[in-house]
Amino acid sequence: MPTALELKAVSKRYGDTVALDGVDLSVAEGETVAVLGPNGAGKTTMLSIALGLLSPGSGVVGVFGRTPVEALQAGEVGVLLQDSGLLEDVRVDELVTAVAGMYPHPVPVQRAMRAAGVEEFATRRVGRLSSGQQQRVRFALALAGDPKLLVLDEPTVGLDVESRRSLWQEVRARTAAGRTVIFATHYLTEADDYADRVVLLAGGKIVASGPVSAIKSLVGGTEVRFVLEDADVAELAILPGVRHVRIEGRAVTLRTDDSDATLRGLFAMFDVSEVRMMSTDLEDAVISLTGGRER
Ligand SMILES: Nc1ncnc2c1ncn2[C@@H]1O[C@H](COP(=O)(O)OP(=O)(O)OP(=O)(O)O)[C@@H](O)[C@H]1O
Repeated sequence: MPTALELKAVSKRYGDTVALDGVDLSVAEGETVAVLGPNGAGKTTMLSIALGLLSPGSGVVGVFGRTPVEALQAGEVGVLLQDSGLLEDVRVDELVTAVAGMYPHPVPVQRAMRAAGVEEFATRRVGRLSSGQQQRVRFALALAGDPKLLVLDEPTVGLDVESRRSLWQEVRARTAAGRTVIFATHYLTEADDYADRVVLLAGGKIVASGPVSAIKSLVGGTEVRFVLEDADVAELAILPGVRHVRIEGRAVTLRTDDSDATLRGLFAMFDVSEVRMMSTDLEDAVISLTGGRER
């Protein structure tokens, strides 16, 4: 599979702050990659470097085999960045038309506006729109050049439920057509639902990368929750498969690598009630793998 985006040993410092620390990342054409990590992990820095908006302190970046700036100029990349400024005194349709006109092979303006859900306020001035409506305009601008690679930094911040749904619908339509998408998000369900692969950043380093299921399995297993009077950590910890025991009053949570064996042992040895099984969710995995810390 040809490579859409390639970062090799990319580092970036701001004074004493190491924002990115030797990042290697390869995104294949057609992939949808979610970048996750706590505040300050380096997500925006990484995406900005991938776009050529920021130069790396060291390392090499390639977008479809060119430099990021060349790829941007060739209209291969569409961008939605957090809080990027918008011209305020122009109408939405004028702005989308102007931006589309800068690309070599734009989509029809109406099509970009429809896809981003901005048609209903197309004739209003950008500065008069709500922040969620402005975010939709940013998405329309990202789509305007019909890019092969879409880079979206927290694209659904401030969007209502319906707008989120339609944004992801459009993203899905693009990836189904072989386009590449890389997005940063704090909404883990978005990564779970829409990404082929998750890249987990912490302290400027990639601490895990893989399909959501693989990331979950790094943390491991299943949780078994139940109610038990006078639960004892040591007695429960020796059940087969159990790797962690948490007791809060009568409520017990076991983390296990082998839920079948754990349940057999549990029912044989204890008088438990209200037994429930929960698979590890992405949030558990992210917190565990990144330390959940902000810097
Ligand atoms: N222009 C700047 N000057 C100085 N430090 C900066 C600058 N931009 C980012 N940083 C620092 O670099 C680190 C990485 O920031 P970055 O914005 O990439 O994180 P992030 O993962 O996108 O965070 P968030 O989830 O809050 O958006 C942080 O410690 C941040 O304070």
